[in-house]
Formats: sequence, C-alpha cells, structure tokens
Amino acid sequence: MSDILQHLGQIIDQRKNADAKSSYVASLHHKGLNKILEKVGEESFEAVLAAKDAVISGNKDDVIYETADLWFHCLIMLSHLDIKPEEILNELARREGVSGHDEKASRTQK
Ligand SMILES: N=c1c2ncn([C@@H]3O[C@H](COP(=O)(O)OP(=O)(O)OP(=O)(O)O)[C@@H](O)[C@H]3O)c2ncn1[C@@H]1O[C@H](COP(=O)(O)O)[C@@H](O)[C@H]1O
Repeated sequence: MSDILQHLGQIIDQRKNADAKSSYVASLHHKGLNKILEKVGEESFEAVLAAKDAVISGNKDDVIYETADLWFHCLIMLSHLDIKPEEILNELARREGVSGHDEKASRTQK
C-alpha cells in the first residue's frame, strides 16, 4: 500500500510545473490551496454519504470509490504543502500499538 501512495505522491509532485490543460493535478496546483481544500472537503462529504448509504443498501463499491477520491485529493493537499506521504505513514507507524484511549488520557493528565 505504501508503495502506491509514495509513487502517486511523486507523480503529484511532478505535476506542480505541468500544463494545467493536460493534467488534472496540475490544474489544482495552479488554482492553489483554497481550491484543493475545497475539493478535500467535497470528497470527505461524498465519502461520508457513501458510507451512510452503504448501511442501507449494503453496497460498499461507492465507499471504496469515494474514499479513493478523498485519499487522492489529500495527497494533492500534502504535495502542495511540501509534505511527503511517508511523513503521514511514519506518524501512523509511530502510533502503532498505542491505544487511542491511553493517548488521550496522557494528554488530559498534562
Ligand atoms: N488517482 C487519480 C484520480 N482520482 C480521481 N481523479 C480525478 O479527480 C477529479 C475530481 O472528481 P470530481 O468528480 O469532483 O470532478 P470534477 O467534477 O471534474 O471536478 P470539479 O470541476 O468539480 O473541480 C475527476 O476528474 C477524477 O478523474 C484522479 N485523477 C488522477 N489520478 C492519478 O493522478 C495521476 C495524474 O493525473 P493527471 O494530473 O490528470 O495527469 C493519474 O495518472 C492517476 O494516477
């Protein structure tokens, strides 16, 4: 999984200076952070709606499709801010084995 995210992250980085007419990613980089964040918000909402629908219909295909759109647009956001997908993966690896309840308790004790 990390190979795909890293490879896609590299392609998205390379698109920063590409022609917006021939590349969707380049067109978003050129439009800037606000447009990218608008797309991330839109795709988040669509993923949530797909998940709610899946409970009723039992169809998970749209959840997979919309979550892929969300992850893809998050990668564009990260690239625009010069953050590598590896940095997110490293953070998840750092958290491995630490219960969210324990982590929250350690924060509230400070
Ligand atoms: N994984 C993706 C990917 N997922 C989704 N999308 C596009 O993301 C867009 C956003 O979806 P929407 O339904 O919101 O599209 P829209 O209505 O056209 O968008 P708006 O006009 O509302 O902004 C669609 O045009 C999808 O085709 C993607 N476009 C590209 N990639 C990858 O990125 C690479 C580089 O793409 P280009 O920069 O276009 O060459 C590709 O080779 C792929 O590997």
